[in-house]
Amino acid sequence: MFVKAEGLKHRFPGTDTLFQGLSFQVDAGQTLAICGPSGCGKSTLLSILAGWEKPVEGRVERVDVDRVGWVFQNPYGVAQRTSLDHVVFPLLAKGETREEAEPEAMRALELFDLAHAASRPFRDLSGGEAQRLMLARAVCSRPDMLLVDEPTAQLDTRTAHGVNHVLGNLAGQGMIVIVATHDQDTRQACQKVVDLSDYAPAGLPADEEETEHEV
Ligand SMILES: Nc1ncnc2c1ncn2[C@@H]1O[C@H](COP(=O)(O)OP(=O)(O)OP(=O)(O)O)[C@@H](O)[C@H]1O
Repeated sequence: MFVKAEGLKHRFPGTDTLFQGLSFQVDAGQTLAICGPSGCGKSTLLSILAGWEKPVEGRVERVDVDRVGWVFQNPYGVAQRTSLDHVVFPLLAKGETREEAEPEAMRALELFDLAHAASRPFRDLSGGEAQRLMLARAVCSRPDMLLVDEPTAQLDTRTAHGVNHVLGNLAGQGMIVIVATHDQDTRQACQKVVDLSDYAPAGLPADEEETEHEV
């Protein structure tokens, strides 16, 4: 299983080219951080990788990637439903009974340090808790490829550190994890890094070279 980008170039009608000549591959069990300044096209690249947006040039090949999970920048949920309800739902949708689903859902909540909020309604969660709930729910939907947009934007440093650690380890479960981020710690937690500044047509100076981190 892998996702491969070949010669991607994109711009929206009436905007400058965001990136060009972008090629990379992410295999099962790998994490990729997509970095670069605000507005450089990180979220757009996630949409292209998911197949929602068509690049103006180049192609994306997804091999054996059947289920794509998304965690958006803004958490969304059902106000009166509990955290546990939100995480159990994708398991029920797969045909599990509530009894079968709850232990796995609780493990996902624990993974993101949310066990204490399992019975709390979504409307009472803090912004950071709601963001982590979205990650826990995405994990329970067992995607082949998980796309995450700015997972630590609403978190304090300590909580962000914990989430980065979990994100870094998620790929160990065999999925492809791709994270758009400004956070240096998130970047460090990923095995591969694509810095979109390196692919901007104006040749914006990249502050760091593309690197690969061993886990
Ligand atoms: N559907 C669209 N039509 C026109 N322009 C768009 C569209 N979607 C995004 N853009 C523009 O493309 C650029 C890249 O947006 P994108 O959200 O991908 O950047 P980003 O790197 O994720 O930014 P941030 O870090 O601030 O979230 C922005 O200038 C944005 O306004």
